[in-house]
Amino acid sequence: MQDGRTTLTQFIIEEQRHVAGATGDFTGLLNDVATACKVISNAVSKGALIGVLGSAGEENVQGEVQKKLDIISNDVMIKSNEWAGHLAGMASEEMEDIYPIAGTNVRGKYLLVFDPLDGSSNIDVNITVGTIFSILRSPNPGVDATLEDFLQPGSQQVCAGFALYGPSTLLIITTGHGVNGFTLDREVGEFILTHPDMRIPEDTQEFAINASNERFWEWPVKRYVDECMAGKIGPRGKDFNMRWIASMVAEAYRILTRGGVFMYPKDTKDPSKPGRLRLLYEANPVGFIIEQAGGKCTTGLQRMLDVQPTSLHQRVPLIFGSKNEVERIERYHTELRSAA
Ligand SMILES: O=P(O)(O)OC[C@H]1O[C@](O)(COP(=O)(O)O)[C@@H](O)[C@@H]1O
Ligand SMILES: [Mg+2]
Ligand SMILES: [Mg+2]
Repeated sequence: MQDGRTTLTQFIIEEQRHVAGATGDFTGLLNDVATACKVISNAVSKGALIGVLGSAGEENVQGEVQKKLDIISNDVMIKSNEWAGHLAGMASEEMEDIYPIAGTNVRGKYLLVFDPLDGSSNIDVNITVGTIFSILRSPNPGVDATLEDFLQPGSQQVCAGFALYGPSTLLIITTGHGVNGFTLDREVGEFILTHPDMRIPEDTQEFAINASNERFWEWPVKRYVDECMAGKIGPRGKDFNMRWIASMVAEAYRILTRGGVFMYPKDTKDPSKPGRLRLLYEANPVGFIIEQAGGKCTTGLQRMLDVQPTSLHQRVPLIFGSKNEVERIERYHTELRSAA
């Protein structure tokens, strides 16, 4: 910008200059995603003034009650991204099946997968929520995507990001060259680079978990949390602090900013579910960002980005954050497995 600040568009164009064979498609796609996030941010911040709070009275494919803003955000993501010819298909938490690029629109070379509004149980209580997205290459560019095209491990992501609708609206992205954060300047209408090259501290004294599930946890997680709770007089020899916002994007941002660990592990609450959070549009994009910022993301037993997806809405155990703590939790999992 003329005032010396760097906009998201400038940043991406500059990054893409070094990519051999870049056509401008990716820059266009990311611009459309950013535009959608601005529109969603506007709706979230107006809230009750425009009647968008509360439940829509329907359930999504996961059997969860949809909020009005879940549906609005989903529509905004689709409308912003379907027209320009960058995509071969989309998939979303709020849609049972993949969304082909319909009608006469040109099919492009990318796939877009998203959670249009994460943490949406927090909307009505005015706590930070966000939009998570993941961009993959279509194995069949130029034609409508199939379900199989989306079932790529997270290591194949071209880009991942999330927008955060809190006191400020932020956009955090990675294209595999570190993590950069942008803040929406509402007067100018642009995302401005404010958090270049974000790095997660390797150690932490803060963890986040829904402690009401304690009785369902497996032993490695119970051991880890017990040791944190024992503080200075326990085996860790230091006190820990606990947080639970119930909005993963907000927790991911806190961890990017000052370190920490987030856990939604496998538990025995509902044995039919291997975890609470979803692989393709929650765990993978967050995992890519966390790794690019020097942290780690795992199921407990496997690097998240190596998990081979088998279905669109697949759930996984999710543990991410400061490297040394996540490695410790992984160690507790493998120790248990080798003792079995
Ligand atoms: O209600 P719980 O069990 O604490 O779960 C909270 C988790 O569920 C989520 O809200 C799930 O995401 P959605 O709101 O997109 O369904 C996460 O953001 C959050 O970490
Ligand atoms: Mg979510
Ligand atoms: Mg959601």
